[in-house]
Amino acid sequence: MSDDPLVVAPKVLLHDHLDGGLRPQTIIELADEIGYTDLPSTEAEALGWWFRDSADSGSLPRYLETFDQTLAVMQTKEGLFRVASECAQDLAKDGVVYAESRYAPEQHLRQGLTLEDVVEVVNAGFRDGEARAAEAGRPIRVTALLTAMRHAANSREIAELAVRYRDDGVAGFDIAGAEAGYPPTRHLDAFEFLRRANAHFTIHAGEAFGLPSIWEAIQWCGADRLGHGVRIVDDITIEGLPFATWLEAHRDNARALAEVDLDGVQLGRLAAYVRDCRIPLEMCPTSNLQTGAALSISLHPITLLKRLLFRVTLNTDNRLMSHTSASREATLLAEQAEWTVADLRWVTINAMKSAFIPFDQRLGIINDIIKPGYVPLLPETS
Ligand SMILES: O=c1[nH]cnc2c1ncn2[C@@H]1O[C@H](CO)[C@@H](O)[C@H]1O
Ligand SMILES: [Zn+2]
Repeated sequence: MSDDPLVVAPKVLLHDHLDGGLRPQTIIELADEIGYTDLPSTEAEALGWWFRDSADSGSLPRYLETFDQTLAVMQTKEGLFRVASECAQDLAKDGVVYAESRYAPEQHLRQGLTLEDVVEVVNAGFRDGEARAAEAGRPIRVTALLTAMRHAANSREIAELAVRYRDDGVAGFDIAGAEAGYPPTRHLDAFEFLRRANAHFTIHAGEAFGLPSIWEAIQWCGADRLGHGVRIVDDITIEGLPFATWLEAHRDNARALAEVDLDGVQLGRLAAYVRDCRIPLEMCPTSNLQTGAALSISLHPITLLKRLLFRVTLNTDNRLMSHTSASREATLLAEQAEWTVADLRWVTINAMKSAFIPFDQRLGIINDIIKPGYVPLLPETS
């Protein structure tokens, strides 16, 4: 285990894609087993960098093309079980104590599996990974979020699947995929079904597209949380200037967001609503740099939103494509945006409060695992 203190710090992930977090070596071995020969490299380190570099394109649609390679080896029960088990183990090893891992069941049907097969085998993989992590002394709990793809037309069916498995490892629902041109209101039928079933869902919104997408996700669809939501800053002014204009003028000052006087910051009505209602933002800094949704770690809006006490959470999105981990995201913010261990504890508790499992279970993890886990790192909080 690394001795980086942030590996030891308990962490919570609400936004981590199962098909964006494979070990390169596993991709190579699974490809070999099924006879898949289109991998860009059969050497683990080179393959890892290929994902990182290809995803570093500045565009969300191009970032998403790299998933063709991971999905190719996630079409059999063996492949899905192994990937899910390793996901739980890798997160646990990095100090994650609770994770919601998302994937789109409809993308795993190419070799004859049914939607139910996919959900059940991924759940079995998570249980296996949890058991191995506990044996290794790093217990974790992993639940699934079922994603529907926003360009497709089967979101209602996936929403029904999520409700059918809600007492069996599935905590909620999501929509993902290219954002521009596919507003969340295309899937109102799914969201209305979920709300009538008292089920939870998040929506990727405000990543590649701005405020209209966030507004629709909250006010038309009723999302419990926002996937990314980083573009909420488009509804914030600093010293009378739109956020983006102000930031452009301060882009040479890496401390601009850590130091700006909050008295000069004003929220528009949508930003105020998001903050007033404590709507969780599932923020993923490194991923945003790759898709062009943010300039740098030091000038990522997450630091301003944290200082304004939005309900910020810190996530990985795709550990493989972004070459990252929960600890690494935290370390980057500590090194480049002046985040403290107290800030990491705060976003971790925010995330656990915002999880889709029952309230008493969330509270149990906060009180029994997260708070005690920070005592050695922050003795004054004991
Ligand atoms: O940051 C993102 N924005 C939108 N869609 C994404 C992102 N990361 C992954 N996916 C999409 O979600 C699917 C299910 O996990 C992935 O296959 C990918 O297409
Ligand atoms: Zn995502």
